[in-house]
Amino acid sequence: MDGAHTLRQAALVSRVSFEPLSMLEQNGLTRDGSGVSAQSDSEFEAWREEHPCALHSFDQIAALAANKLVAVFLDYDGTLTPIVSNPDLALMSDHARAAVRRVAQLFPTAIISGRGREKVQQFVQLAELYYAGSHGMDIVGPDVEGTPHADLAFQPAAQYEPLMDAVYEELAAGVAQIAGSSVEHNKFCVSVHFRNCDPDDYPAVVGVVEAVAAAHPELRVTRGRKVLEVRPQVDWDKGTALAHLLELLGLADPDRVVCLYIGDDRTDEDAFKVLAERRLGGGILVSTKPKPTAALWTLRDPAEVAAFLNRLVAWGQTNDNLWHSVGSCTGWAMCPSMRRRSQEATLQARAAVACPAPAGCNVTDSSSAGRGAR
Ligand SMILES: O=P(O)(O)OC[C@H]1O[C@H](O[C@H]2O[C@H](CO)[C@@H](O)[C@H](O)[C@H]2O)[C@H](O)[C@@H](O)[C@@H]1O
Repeated sequence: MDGAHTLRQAALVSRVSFEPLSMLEQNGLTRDGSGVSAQSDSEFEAWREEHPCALHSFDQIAALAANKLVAVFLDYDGTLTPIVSNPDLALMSDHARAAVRRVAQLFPTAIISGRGREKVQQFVQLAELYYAGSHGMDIVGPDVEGTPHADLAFQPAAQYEPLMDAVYEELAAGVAQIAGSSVEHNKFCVSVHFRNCDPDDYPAVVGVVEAVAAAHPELRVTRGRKVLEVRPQVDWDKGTALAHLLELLGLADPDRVVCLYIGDDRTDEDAFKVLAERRLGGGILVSTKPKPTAALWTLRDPAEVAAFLNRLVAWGQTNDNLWHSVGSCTGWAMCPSMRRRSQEATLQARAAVACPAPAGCNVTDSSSAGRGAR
């Protein structure tokens, strides 16, 4: 595919919002799916001056969060699991799962992924989380007493489900002859993977995706890590999904809440921007390479993400002030961590009344469980 043809295609298919590969190359960028060229250590260090390591900056983050409620939003692939060549084998380690479970016991915690929601739930296996699959187009709340919280369920692109089934078939047929390619149905979006293709075949994959997108004006295409993601032309992405959950749960007030969003991909930038615009905490980009980002901080890989989450847990367990803003959160009753905190607060308040002299006082009143203290 020559450059002029690529530009004509881009103009013709103006809703295709990713840069064609040949355009990336014209701009001196690489084919490794990251969209950035090889960088030296010194360039990486210079970039990290602007986007410091979240572990090294932990005290600064803790200072921002003092006397506020912390909310945690996590991407899945590349953030909680390392990138692997077979998407079906991107399994979460027990260590990472334990870290997320501990975080969710203390703070409202959500996963926002490009994956289909049910698939990411199967990978993560934690019922106490909020999940937003299909880049936020399929939202559910945590289980309440064993049942998914129906009030939170939201699918802004529900009417496109039959179209996405058809598009999946068209894309699968289109790339069937391209060795190494694969197509993944993520319910309200379809991923076309080229990680395992010969780089000479990348343009052929792009061509198939462009042709299918051109045939359906209701579609747009975004780009992730060696993947093209075909989705409905709706004004909804990880950023709007994040904003939706923050509003729904009463977590949108920067005076009371610090929100941390950890992600590794271009699509996570929409969420980083929401936090930056609202000055509501900040994004943490997972990357070993310098790249333009709206995130405030960085981590190198999923191992550092797990270390950061464990640090957050250790801090949360010793921080007495966090729960004061719980009463202001309209969605607090739906959130397991909030319910637990309010139960603890009730116990502490009762203990203080029943036993004003704390020495030797060991109140274990389980009768208040579930009542909450607002
Ligand atoms: O939003 P995310 O949770 O990061 O999902 C984005 C895409 O992630 C997956 O693909 C990526 O990870 C795969 C497994 O490590 C890797 O093989 C692939 O090259 C990456 O692009 C997932 O398979 C896609 O469907 C998601 O759209």
